Amino acid sequence: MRKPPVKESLKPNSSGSQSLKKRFSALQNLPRFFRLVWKTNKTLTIGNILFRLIKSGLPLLMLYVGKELIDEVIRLMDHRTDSHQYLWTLVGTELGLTILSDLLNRCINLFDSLLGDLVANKTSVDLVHHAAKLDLYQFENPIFYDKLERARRQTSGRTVLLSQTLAQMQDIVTLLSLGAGLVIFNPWLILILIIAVIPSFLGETHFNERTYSLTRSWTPERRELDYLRYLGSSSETAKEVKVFGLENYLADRFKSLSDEYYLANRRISISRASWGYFLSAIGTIAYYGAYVFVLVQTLSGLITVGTMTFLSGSFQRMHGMLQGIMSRFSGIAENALYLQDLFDFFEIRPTILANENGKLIPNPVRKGITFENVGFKYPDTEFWALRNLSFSIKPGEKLALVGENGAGKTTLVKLLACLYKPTEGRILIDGVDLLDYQLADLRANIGIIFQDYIRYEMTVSDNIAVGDIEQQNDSKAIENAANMSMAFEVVDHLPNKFQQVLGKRFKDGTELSGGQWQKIALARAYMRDAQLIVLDEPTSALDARAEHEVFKRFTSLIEGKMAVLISHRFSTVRMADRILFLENGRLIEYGSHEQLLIQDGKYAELFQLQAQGYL
Ligand SMILES: Nc1ncnc2c1ncn2[C@@H]1O[C@H](COP(=O)(O)OP(=O)(O)OP(=O)(O)O)[C@@H](O)[C@H]1O
Repeated sequence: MRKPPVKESLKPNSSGSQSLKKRFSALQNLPRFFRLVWKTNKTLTIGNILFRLIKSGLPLLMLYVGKELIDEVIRLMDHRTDSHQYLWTLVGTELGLTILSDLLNRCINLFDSLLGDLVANKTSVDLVHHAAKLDLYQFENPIFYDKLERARRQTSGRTVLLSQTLAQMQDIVTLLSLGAGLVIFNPWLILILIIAVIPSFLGETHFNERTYSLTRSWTPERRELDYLRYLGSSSETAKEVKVFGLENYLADRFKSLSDEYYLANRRISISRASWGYFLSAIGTIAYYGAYVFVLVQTLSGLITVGTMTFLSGSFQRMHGMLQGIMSRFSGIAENALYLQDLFDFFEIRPTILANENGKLIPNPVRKGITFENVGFKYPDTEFWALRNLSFSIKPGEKLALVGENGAGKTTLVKLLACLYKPTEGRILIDGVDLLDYQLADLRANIGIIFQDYIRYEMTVSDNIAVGDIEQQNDSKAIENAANMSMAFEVVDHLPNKFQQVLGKRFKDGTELSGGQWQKIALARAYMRDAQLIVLDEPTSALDARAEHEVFKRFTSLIEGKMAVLISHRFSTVRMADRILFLENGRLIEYGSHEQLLIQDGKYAELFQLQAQGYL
């Protein structure tokens, strides 16, 4: 049974003022947010602010015209002979203002949504770029993953914050203009107004804070819920879920976790609804108190009926507006708190830097690659995945890495690709540390096909082009690569050839067999003119004939280049010039196939074992 997470928000809030402070400090994120909005589209931003400014002056104008209208009607009723011109001018003005107000509303909504979409898109693109710069180990860390998840959720939610903040500014300008009119009559009315809305504002603030900490503290569980939803309802998992009959297990696990979240949320929602009702009732009572006061003044003849409608109208609007401003303030502060998660994610820095001013990889590499007493521990582990590794790969040499599961073969490749830094020792290319080269140039000189390569549910052409995305429109290069990896014969049977969409996620997609996918993935290695090619179990899903053919072609391709092959099949391994046998991260045997057989050590033992299997 899983332990429920620590739910901050379910504890009584220890300090209201602290939460208020946190709320105000979250507003510091707004200038940065608006810089982002400004950078996204200047015209839409200026247009939006301009429309809102014009719109903010309209309520006062309309109330004033209304007041004049009523006073004029009453005056005309008393003096029937007078001209009606002023009356009709007022009616015309009111009509014009109403039409203008509708037009402005439409424009504001349109600009809000266009700008919001652009901001969300830009944030998503920035997120992808930033994530690509980060270290691989950061993706393997659950705390990082939670941050990424929260940041990802933020990208679309920003539209709301944008319109909320702009509407807030607009309402504050309207409020000030209405307030100016009210002050001329009676400043006390303003004071009553403010006192009336403060209780509900404090209530909103308190509950928003609790909702935020609940949502935040539940990030790992929400991630788990998303994962369970994916397991239970995706095409990739459907096969296994069916044959193992996992649907009830997954549904029950989802239900128990989501019920816990629902209960925690329900508690806050119920308190919020009851307190919200009580606190806003206070505001309503104060509002009616002020209304009665204005009525009494009118009845005693101190103000005209037009002024009464003006005052009660502006008081009513200000009351609604102040309440709106205060509760929106809570919403803005809450969203600004969430925004912090997005900015926090952008603050995460990689430890392996792009090193843009670093050296370029020599072309051709002359001395080769040297491992100098390399050791590596994965972050947050005490265990040496690799230790005391010293060997070299000469130009033109084919090296095979052999060892049982977990021996450290893939880890060694990850170090070569600079996905991790060695914990001790150095890796050198022509005598220069790998970390001193430009990262992009290093990666451009290495072609790696990992054993858990990605099956892109895109066209065959795209699947091959990812090997060197710069050449995505070079159909000759793509066809050539397909030829080398034997993917051509797979493509030949597909209805749309290279334009065939693979996988079942999208319309007209075709699923391939494991070996067919592998042939397509292998073609990626042939796309780039890399000096080092690494194939991590590249032929595990191929049949024996295809495997033999793939290696024949591979050998001709890598003439003069360095290659590292990882394989559990000794028929493949023996084609290498030299073989490294790893055990528990240590290099225990080293030499050609024949030399290692003569040594009669671990390699020879495993080789015999496999050979017997084939008898
Ligand atoms: N991201 C990771 N974080 C922590 N430990 C890891 C990580 N990846 C691998 N390991 C550990 O490092 C060791 C070496 O793993 P590696 O994947 O390099 O083995 P391998 O020789 O490629 O195995 P296989 O033949 O099964 O592919 C294993 O003990 C594994 O549990």
